[in-house]
Amino acid sequence: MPIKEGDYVLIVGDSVRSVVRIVKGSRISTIRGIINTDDVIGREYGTVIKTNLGYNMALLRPLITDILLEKANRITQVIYPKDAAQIIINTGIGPGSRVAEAGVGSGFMTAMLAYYVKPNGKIYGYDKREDSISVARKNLEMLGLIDWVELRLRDVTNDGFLERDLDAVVLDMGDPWNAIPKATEALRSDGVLVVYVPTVNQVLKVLNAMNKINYVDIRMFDVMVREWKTEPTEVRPQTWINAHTGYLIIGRRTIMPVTQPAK
Ligand SMILES: C[S@@+](CC[C@H](N)C(=O)[O-])C[C@H]1O[C@@H](n2cnc3c(N)ncnc32)[C@H](O)[C@@H]1O
Repeated sequence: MPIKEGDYVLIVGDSVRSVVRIVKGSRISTIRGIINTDDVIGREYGTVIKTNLGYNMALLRPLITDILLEKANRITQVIYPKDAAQIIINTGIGPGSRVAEAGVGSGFMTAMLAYYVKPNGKIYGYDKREDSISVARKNLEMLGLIDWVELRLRDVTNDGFLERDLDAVVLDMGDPWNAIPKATEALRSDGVLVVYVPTVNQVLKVLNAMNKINYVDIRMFDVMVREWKTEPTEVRPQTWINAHTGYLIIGRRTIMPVTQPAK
């Protein structure tokens, strides 16, 4: 499909990697020169064009994470793709899944969840702050994912979730342990609970809350991704890495306690 006005394009070449939205009659400035958008419109993704300084740039279809990281607004800490990938794979969600999330924050996790449950699933995104709901809505609209999300202004700790029989609930909020009883009511009988917290102090409170209710198969981990330089003459780890984001605690709900005989 040829590139048209309003499309997002990922421009890649010689130290340039950037997402731009194509506006007719304008110029894209890079550190390797300028590209006229009129030379981009009508080209196929995958085309390589030259800047005015003679550098070759590839025109690519951006991934959802490219647009999120470069173009979405943030008013909170967000869940990054490395952690979102583990959440998605470990909840087993896919097209058709129904998932609740609190808090929505800037809508980063919401967007990644919505991308994987479409075309027939739904994400129910809760936040108690109106400004979070509003920023998340704009980000989801920009990404074309709003049709798969219901945003709800609601305090889940006090007022709970409106849905029942959900495949998964994701909690990323300051005190998620207090919301676990309400999240459990919203899950299907063997649904998956995911809690994301930045400190071990919080992990202990989450584990304590999960152990009080009927959760089994509880796992906890953090995710380290070590990016490497891939220059043909220099293949080695990048100098700077993000050493810590948060911990993931994942467990499965059961309908009754799984007690074992005393040892
Ligand atoms: C760190 S942000 C979530 C970021 C989000 N996961 C993302 O990737 O963009 C935490 C959010 O939780 C919301 N929050 C905290 N307590 C809440 C509660 N009891 N009910 C609903 N939302 C809550 C806050 O308002 C805040 O927007």
